Amino acid sequence: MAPSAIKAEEAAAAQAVPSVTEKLKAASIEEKARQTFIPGFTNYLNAAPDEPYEWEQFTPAFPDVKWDPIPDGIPYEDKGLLGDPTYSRLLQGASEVFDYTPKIGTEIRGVQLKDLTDDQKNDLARLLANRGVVFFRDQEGFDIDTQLELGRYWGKLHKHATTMLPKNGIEEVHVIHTTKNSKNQTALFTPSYLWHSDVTYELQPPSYTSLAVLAGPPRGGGGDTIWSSNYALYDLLSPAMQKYLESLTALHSAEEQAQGSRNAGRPVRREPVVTEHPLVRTNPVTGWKGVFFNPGFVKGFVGVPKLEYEFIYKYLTELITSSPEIQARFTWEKGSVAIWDNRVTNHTPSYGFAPHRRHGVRVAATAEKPYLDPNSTSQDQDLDKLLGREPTNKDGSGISNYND
Ligand SMILES: O=C(O)CCC(=O)C(=O)O
Ligand SMILES: [Fe+2]
Repeated sequence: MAPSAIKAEEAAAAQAVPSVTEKLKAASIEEKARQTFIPGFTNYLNAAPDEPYEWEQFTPAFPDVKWDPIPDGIPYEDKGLLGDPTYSRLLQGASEVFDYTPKIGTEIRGVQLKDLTDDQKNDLARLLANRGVVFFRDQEGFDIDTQLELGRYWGKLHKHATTMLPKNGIEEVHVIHTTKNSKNQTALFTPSYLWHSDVTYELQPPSYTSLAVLAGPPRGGGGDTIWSSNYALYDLLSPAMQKYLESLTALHSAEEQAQGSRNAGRPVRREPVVTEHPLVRTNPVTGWKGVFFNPGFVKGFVGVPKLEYEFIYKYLTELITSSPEIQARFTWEKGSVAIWDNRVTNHTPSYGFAPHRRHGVRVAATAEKPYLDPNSTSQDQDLDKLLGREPTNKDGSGISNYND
């Protein structure tokens, strides 16, 4: 074939098969979203409007029911104390295990949560207490019964007084659900305000808490969840500040959340409570101190003047929300499950994924009443020993040259 004929043939072929870049350039925004869509993840763009939604039974309901106050002294034995220090039973079948950062977050591949033995659940609890949050992918058959059973193994399941329940009436399930019709959350709250630990106003706030996302935005469409470590938060503070915060008691209030429900015309199933908890608490499994603070529910420190409280509130909030080294960020895929120890972490969704549907179900196990053991250690103290490091220098000079 003459060279000119080859060129013509190449040109024709190139025209017949547009490159991926050309295809994306030509595509509408919706088409682009479809092309990057995660197979199997149901969202607004790939579900026909009149098609029945596969998770309809888990969409929100607000039954007007009344529950008694949660009694004090619910028995709790932390299963993490039965866990193997090397998590050997949990990890024996794993294909891959990796940390997100030295301080928080571990992902386990190749383990199916639905098949865990009690020994493996104990190891997982221990790992959660240590790493704050653990991520699983490609879960098969992790249905709501399995999720409830796993939570129940760790502790009495929590029932949320105000947020959404699923239509199928399972009261121990907390629903997260946002659609194209949902109010713009970022317009309602400044993003840092959405950082929280769950229901810390309870007398015995939850420890091990799982979230499975049923439907979500396409890849690149937003909606990641971010966790921040309260152990690492404690270790960011100077020794004098640590001592001071250890002397304080925080007020955690459900009042604002309840008022939000009333304002929206929704029922409040249990009367809101305000509870005092130590501002620094010990985790019974690791023995580490963490700052038990979250911007969502903490409303004051006992005996501390308002202005002083507000400065500390702002300082802790800034550390939680804007210290990348104490955070782990998770991008959801179909079959992803995240489980966290709610005693030692804060978390926040990231918004901006409209118009996609984002839908998940959470199950939380009630834990012990928060306490501070003054002899407990910190994560850094243990890591220093383990890694043979010099203790972190906190001489307070405040001088840094790392500005470039
Ligand atoms: O939507 C998210 O990413 C987090 C939701 C949440 O705060 C929770 O499930 O406790
Ligand atoms: Fe939450």
